[in-house]
Amino acid sequence: MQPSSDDAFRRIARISSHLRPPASQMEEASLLRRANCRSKGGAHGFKVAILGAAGGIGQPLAMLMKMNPLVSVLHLYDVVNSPGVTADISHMNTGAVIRGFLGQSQLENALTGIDLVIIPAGVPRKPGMTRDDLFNINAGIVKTLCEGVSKFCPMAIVNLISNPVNSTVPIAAEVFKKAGTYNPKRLLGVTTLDVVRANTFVAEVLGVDPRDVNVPVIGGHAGITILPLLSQVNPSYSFTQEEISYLTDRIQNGGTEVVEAKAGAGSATLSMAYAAAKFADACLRGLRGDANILECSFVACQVTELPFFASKVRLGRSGVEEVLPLGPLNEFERAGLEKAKKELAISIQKGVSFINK
Ligand SMILES: NC(=O)c1ccc[n+]([C@@H]2O[C@H](COP(=O)([O-])OP(=O)(O)OC[C@H]3O[C@@H](n4cnc5c(N)ncnc54)[C@H](O)[C@@H]3O)[C@@H](O)[C@H]2O)c1
Ligand SMILES: O=C(O)C[C@H](O)C(=O)O
Repeated sequence: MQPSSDDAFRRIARISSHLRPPASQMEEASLLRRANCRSKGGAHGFKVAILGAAGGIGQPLAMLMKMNPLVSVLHLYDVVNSPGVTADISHMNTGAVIRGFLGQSQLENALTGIDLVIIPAGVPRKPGMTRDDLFNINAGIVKTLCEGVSKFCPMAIVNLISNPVNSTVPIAAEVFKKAGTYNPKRLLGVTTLDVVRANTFVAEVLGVDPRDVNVPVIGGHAGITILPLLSQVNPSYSFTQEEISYLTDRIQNGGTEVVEAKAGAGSATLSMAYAAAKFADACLRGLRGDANILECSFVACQVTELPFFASKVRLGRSGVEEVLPLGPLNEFERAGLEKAKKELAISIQKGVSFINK
């Protein structure tokens, strides 16, 4: 005789009653709350906060920072959706302890005790827009968040990603000056994606591994202000005029290439998260005291007559320890530099005036 489905059900019920813990034990298990767990976390390593952590960049960046062994505590702050992102990332079995924060009222807790603040908060471009078209919305967001930094973690290193970087970095500097917490060594505009793209595109042209190429990219982070120095590629290669104009144009318009391909669904997020994680890791290694950490970044400096410029910087325990000079430029690069400086001067002034209006 075939066993009935009732028989099968009874058999399963019998087995599961053996497996089920006694009622008293179940009550004990439900009494164990996460707050009572023995792990306290954060004993070694750095405390990092991401502001805008639920966004297109914020989410993959949070994942990459959770994988970074130098990070002991990771705070994920946003004005929407941060609890879900936090719950998700918190299940990764890597060392960093994750805490989520939602909305302005939790900004203080998100920032208190933090060593490195990464800011990708703000709106991205749609096709047809310039980065400067984001100014009206993003300037206010960056101002508010930087006011929080100056109140709750004034000694933290700040990595600013929100566009237009050529204006948001000057905005942040003015906010910190007003609060009396400004230290130019601790404010870094993130231009790593330009270097990442330059390395990729140059390697493609040369037919070599992109990991073996390092292209300095100076100036700023918008169109003609992005100035790849192909004459200083390491290791040294020579390029035809045709290759130089193709590469310069592709590197300067890499962001627009992605914005157009995404067709209204935002701008670079995954390559940007990769670049931001790479840059943040360099900052953390600098904070740890590692020697010879060199990255390009948009910082306050005197390498040109402008108050801010992207150049190669040496990172260390205090943030930017040295801004390296631009080095020898060829005629093509000198012409590009002059054009870049004109546009940069306007963008920098726009940021400064936003705070001092
Ligand atoms: N520096 C660079 O190389 C680079 C590269 C790519 C994108 N970006 C810029 O990064 C920014 C973010 O891009 P995205 O694609 O992640 O955008 P997104 O819209 O996907 O995410 C932005 C996030 O910021 C949050 N946010 C908005 N206001 C906030 C506030 N006051 N406090 C905290 N969070 C807030 C939003 O809720 C959202 O989750 C844009 O301005 C974009 O142009 C810069
Ligand atoms: O292009 C954009 O608007 C986003 C970012 O600045 C980029 O370079 O990808």
